[in-house]
Amino acid sequence: MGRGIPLNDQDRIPWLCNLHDMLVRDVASGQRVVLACSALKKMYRDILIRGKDGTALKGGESGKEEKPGEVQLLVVHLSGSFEVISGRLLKRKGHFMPPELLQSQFETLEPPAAPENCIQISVDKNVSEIIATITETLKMK
Ligand SMILES: Nc1ncnc2c1ncn2[C@@H]1O[C@H](COP(=O)(O)OP(=O)(O)O)[C@@H](O)[C@H]1O
Ligand SMILES: O=C(O)[C@H](O)[C@@H](O)[C@H](O)[C@H](O)COP(=O)(O)O
Repeated sequence: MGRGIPLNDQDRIPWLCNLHDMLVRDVASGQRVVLACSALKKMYRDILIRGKDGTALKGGESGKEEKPGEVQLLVVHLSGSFEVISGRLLKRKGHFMPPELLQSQFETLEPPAAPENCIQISVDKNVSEIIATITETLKMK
């Protein structure tokens, strides 16, 4: 990414599997976990929930009924326009991802939608508002 080349499925899948393993481990030890993660495709989010071997399983709402090896996940899609996000990336210093990669990220994005267990919040809101919405949603679940 530092050289301006977007990642592909082969690059991302082992990383997403590691994240799934970490979620399973932390949830097993009784923790509630926040994972800030660019999981652009539905298949990537399925890996976070079930690991690589579980992604072929069909049926059931993601995150609603936990099975062994699965984690219950509320996906919070922080959505925004290309212009707003691009403007923020151009101001961001010291990050490996160049703003030029944003276009490929928008092209790859599969916005989460039902039956995924998900909500969408605009990044136009401030951070306190975003956190309040997430906290309220979790209380209702
Ligand atoms: N709700 C927000 N309001 C204003 N600026 C934000 C908001 N969320 C993120 N930013 C800014 O946008 C930039 C990218 O956000 P960041 O959290 O680094 O994104 P990512 O999770 O994709 O790494 C950062 O400079 C951050 O301060
Ligand atoms: O803050 C950002 O600019 C992005 O989140 C960036 O860090 C990138 O999205 C991740 O490194 C994951 O890479 P992919 O989105 O290509 O999977």
